[in-house]
Amino acid sequence: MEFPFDVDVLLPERITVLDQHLRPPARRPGTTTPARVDLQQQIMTIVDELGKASAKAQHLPAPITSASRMQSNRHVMYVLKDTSARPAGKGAIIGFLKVGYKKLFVLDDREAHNEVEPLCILDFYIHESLQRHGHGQELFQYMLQKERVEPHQLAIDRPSQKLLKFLNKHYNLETTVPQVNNFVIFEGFFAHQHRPPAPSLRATRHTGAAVIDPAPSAPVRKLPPKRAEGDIKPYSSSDREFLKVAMEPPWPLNRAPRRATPPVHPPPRSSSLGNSPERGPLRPFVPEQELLRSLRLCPPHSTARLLLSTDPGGSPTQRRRTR
Ligand SMILES: CC(=O)SCCNC(=O)CCNC(=O)[C@H](O)C(C)(C)COP(=O)(O)OP(=O)(O)OC[C@H]1O[C@@H](n2cnc3c(N)ncnc32)[C@H](O)[C@@H]1OP(=O)(O)O
Repeated sequence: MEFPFDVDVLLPERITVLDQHLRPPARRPGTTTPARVDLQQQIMTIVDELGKASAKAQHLPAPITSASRMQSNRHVMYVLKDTSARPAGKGAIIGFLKVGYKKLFVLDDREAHNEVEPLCILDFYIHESLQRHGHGQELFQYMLQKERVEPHQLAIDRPSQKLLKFLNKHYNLETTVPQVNNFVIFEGFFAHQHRPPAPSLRATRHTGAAVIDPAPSAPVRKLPPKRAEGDIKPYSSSDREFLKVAMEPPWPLNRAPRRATPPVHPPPRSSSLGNSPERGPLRPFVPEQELLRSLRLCPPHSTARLLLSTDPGGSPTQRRRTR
């Protein structure tokens, strides 16, 4: 992915870590330094363009990664540069990985709710022309080392099929623990729950300050088992939640079907009931028959009468007999 400015000079390292400040990294000695504000603008352009490309690749209606969303969240973005592209022009970007700590309520294998704050994979994209060349793994591996976290300690926000395959191939992550939110966690998640750094550590984690993270303990906090789901959702909200607003049709079309419909391409040997590893509409549209049923509940409505008169279930007499 190329830009009208010199990416190679802007991002001297192969992998650049960006936090909410979107600060341009220190430049190599000897390079001329444009105004800092221009450099930050260039960083913001890169983040915005990567976010758009990722959304397109995942068929999302809007980017979940942008400069403004980075600035208003404590997320961290790992940006991978193409070091071989230098002779051809102004350098290029291969892709990015965005992570962040999130408070979640997750179910363990006994279906008890646990309040945790794991590191979450929020967005991940490698340019189409460079996928399956090992770049994704290079970026992921770098992130694991920097964040000092094991793959099974991560929570993944609505992983795509490609990402599920990626995790399976490189990290042997296969068996999921069924959840009721959009996050996917894998077997082993509860074995050694990673402890999020204290706020002061978070602030300095990526600024190069030498702060030693204390040894992780296992702070998976158990909650009373029968907590109402309404209490749980706000904490476990996916970063993709805001997309629902744009995509959701009005009532009664927004009613989720009572039975979970199997995904078109189920995740490989996954048991993630209630998860939504599939991309595409966040809530499927209700089938026509279910719509008719819900309209029958309010017979005085003229639309209901009109629709019922064309119900393929039979003539009005037959319907009356059935009732
Ligand atoms: C929480 C989220 O971010 S979900 C969104 C994840 N992002 C996307 O789906 C966007 C489109 N996909 C991509 O950008 C990339 O394919 C990524 C980020 C998922 C993986 O990056 P890559 O550089 O392709 O991964 P890398 O080369 O290290 O590993 C390749 C493995 O990933 C998986 N993979 C990558 N692309 C595909 C694909 N098109 N179909 C199936 N599996 C794939 C496979 O396991 C593959 O191994 P294989 O080639 O032996 O089958």
